[in-house]
Amino acid sequence: MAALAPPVAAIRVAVRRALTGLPSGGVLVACSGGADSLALAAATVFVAPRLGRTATLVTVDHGLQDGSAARAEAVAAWGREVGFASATVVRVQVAGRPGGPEAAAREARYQALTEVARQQNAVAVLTGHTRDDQAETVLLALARGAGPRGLAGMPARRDLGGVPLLRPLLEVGREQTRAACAVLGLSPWQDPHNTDPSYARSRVRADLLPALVRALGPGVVDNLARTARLVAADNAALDELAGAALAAARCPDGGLSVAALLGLVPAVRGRVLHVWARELGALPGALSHRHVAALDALVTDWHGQGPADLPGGVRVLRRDGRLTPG
Ligand SMILES: Nc1ncnc2c1ncn2[C@@H]1O[C@H](COP(=O)(O)OP(=O)(O)OP(=O)(O)O)[C@@H](O)[C@H]1O
Repeated sequence: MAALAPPVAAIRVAVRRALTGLPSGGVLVACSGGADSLALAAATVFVAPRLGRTATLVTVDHGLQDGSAARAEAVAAWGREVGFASATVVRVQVAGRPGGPEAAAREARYQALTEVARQQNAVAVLTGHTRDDQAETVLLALARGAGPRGLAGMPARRDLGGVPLLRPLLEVGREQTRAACAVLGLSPWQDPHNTDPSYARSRVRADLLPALVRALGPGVVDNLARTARLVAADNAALDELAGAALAAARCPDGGLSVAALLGLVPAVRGRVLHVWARELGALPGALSHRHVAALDALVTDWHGQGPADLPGGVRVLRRDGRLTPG
């Protein structure tokens, strides 16, 4: 028997690892038809049945490009041909959603993935984000001055409307997904967005990362992904401390005790205030470092100033030794 090509083997190992330990049930692969998710899909349809699971595929048609419907149909037809228990096309409406076109498409896509996963009772949704996507995410976060939450990049697992979203290829290089597709005779779709220089991510992919590799060596991508993992681990620890600190600072009326907040180190206090602001209804996407700093000033630098205004119409003021919504 011919030896299995290393990239195909590496991707199957990564998928097997991600599926091991999930509760019993089927898994849903989100496949755009690009090399990353095509390689992921090919590995999943091989591995899942061997672990006693069904695998299904979904491809989202954003309707933003000529021929997108035909491309989506071709991806679904391929999925059925290679043995997915079902392969579905979901057409989403991107226009009219808030934010830029990229954010609106992402939001519509994740909503569609959640709905399909729920309908199918899937125990996980799998996406094809790679180590290179992670390195790009870290660089973009660094460049915009993000804190640890941004520098932690994309988690290998997160919640998607009650269903786990898994990224099994986060430690697999993009060159491996390309190579696996070539070995398997698959022709990936090239998303024109990925090379469109009007997107910052495309410029990082085309210019910045290759320049870093030239300047600092081939280990850069791996190193950036490692930074994300290390920061994510520290983040998780800080989040846990902040959870306990928030519980301890709560007053019976839902406010927070200033004395308790003053006893916290700034990194934990900032997180407590961030989580609490979200609980009060401050819009997560718009809640920035500046808003948390304004809340922090009510605690550490208070000289009778008025309320802090948070996005989403939430106001917080200091009264009788407490921060309270008002
Ligand atoms: N139209 C789509 N339909 C289904 N899943 C999608 C779609 N677009 C993206 N995804 C999922 O999200 C992941 C990340 O997509 P994104 O476009 O950000 O990255 P990418 O590196 O271009 O991935 P790919 O090569 O798989 O297209 C994909 O690997 C895939 O799992």
